[in-house]
Amino acid sequence: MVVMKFGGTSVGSAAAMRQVIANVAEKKKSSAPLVVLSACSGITNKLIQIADAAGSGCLEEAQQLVGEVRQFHLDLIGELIESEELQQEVIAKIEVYLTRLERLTEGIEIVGELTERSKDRFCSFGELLSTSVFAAALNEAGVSCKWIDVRTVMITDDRFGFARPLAEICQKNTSEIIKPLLDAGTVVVTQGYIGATESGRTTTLGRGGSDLSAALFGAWLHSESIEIWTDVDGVMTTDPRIVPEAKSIRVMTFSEAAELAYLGAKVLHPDTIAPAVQKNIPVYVLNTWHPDSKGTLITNDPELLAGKSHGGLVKSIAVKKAQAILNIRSNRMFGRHGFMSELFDVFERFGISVEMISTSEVSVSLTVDDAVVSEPLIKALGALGEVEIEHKVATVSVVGDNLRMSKGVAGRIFNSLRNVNLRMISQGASEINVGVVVDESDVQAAVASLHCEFFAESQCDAIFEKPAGS
Ligand SMILES: Nc1ncnc2c1ncn2[C@@H]1O[C@H](COP(=O)(O)OP(=O)(O)O)[C@@H](O)[C@H]1O
Ligand SMILES: N[C@@H](CC(=O)OP(=O)(O)O)C(=O)O
Repeated sequence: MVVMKFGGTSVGSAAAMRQVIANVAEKKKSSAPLVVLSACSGITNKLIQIADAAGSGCLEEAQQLVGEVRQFHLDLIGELIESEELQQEVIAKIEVYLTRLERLTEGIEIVGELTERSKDRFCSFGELLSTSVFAAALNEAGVSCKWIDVRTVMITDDRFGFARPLAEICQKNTSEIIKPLLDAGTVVVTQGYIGATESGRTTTLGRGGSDLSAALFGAWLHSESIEIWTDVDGVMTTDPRIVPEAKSIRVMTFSEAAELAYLGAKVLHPDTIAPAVQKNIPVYVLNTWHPDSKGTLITNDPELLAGKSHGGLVKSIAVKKAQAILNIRSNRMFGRHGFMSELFDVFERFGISVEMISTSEVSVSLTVDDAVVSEPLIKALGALGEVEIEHKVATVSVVGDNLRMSKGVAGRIFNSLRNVNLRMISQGASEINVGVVVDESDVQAAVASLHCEFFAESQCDAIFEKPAGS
């Protein structure tokens, strides 16, 4: 059995949903898959806008946005479902969710306070709506399926906005609720990204979390593979939106994929890999629009990784925008122990994760998400030394398992970046990445130069594939 996850871009229009239906129907010829869907592209952002507008008292704006969410899904139903009866049935189903969304919007406006818990409730409607429409369309297309509210299976802790599953309960629920249906040949359609606490409060796994849902289900079902279907030909040598000549990577290791995801490659959620590694399940990243192209296989199987298909010094270049550099300078650091622990204590207290770090005798530079830089944080760091902030920077990281054994890579990286102003340099402890920090305005130039250096036609044609249709 296989888990197929389709992202927001794969269910963002009637045409995309039709393509997904075709891909699921094809898969069903061999065995019934578990289909995990995200919200339609742009809807989660809109739900967050609705929540923010309601929380800040702008009820009219919030209601107008709810109207847009309603219209979007009604249009989808109109385009996808022909039978009048089925149309009415699915409209009635989504109206239940839309009415709850309206009530929630009004309630939040009245109390004038938006908590993480209510934000998760807002966000959950995206996946509930997309899967309701999709399941009806799939049934109409003759692929009989069962829609499941994932909140009856994915039971999580109560860290709203970043919930994690209670594995034993989820494993049991998956075996009792989902597995028998799949074994009987019924396609199961459910939501990624969302879950519920034991007491039934809706939670989310964090933005982009549908990949993680799919990987967890893959592990709980001991599936043959986990398929992440998206809008590009697998994991590529860099984000094709930055370098259109980027090539598809055929095979990569779990550690390379995890590192790339953590360092910003949006194509995979950073936590996707762990459940797959635990159960040694191969992960495929595939293009919804080109189901016959190979995409990327992520595995640790030495046979599949052997030979030139896994060669190449650098595997991919990841970019993380919207970062900030914090420079903390203090003479107290000189020859004194305990400074670093005091410094990290501040980040611990604020619940902020530090991305890159480089130190000297008297200063520490580190990067964090620009969005988490706040007055109280700067004040707390200010107690340790003089603080300087550089906003709107990006980390650019070169990743590949073979970097570990290679000489001269740093020279090639810095030579190709000689015309770019480097704000920071760092090598990951895993030794499979080297990262630099640049101004956001220099990202294009930096990534294009690095891509040219490491993926010029002649050196990588045998290892990487041009995306289908190019
Ligand atoms: N190394 C990379 N390989 C492939 N895509 C990447 C990479 N880095 C960033 N991306 C971006 O990730 C996007 C897919 O992620 P996302 O938009 O979250 O898709 P989905 O809606 O399927 O979840 C691609 O369109 C691409 O622009
Ligand atoms: N809809 C959620 C979850 C998700 O994983 O979406 P996507 O697969 O489109 O990245 C989000 O936008 O964060």
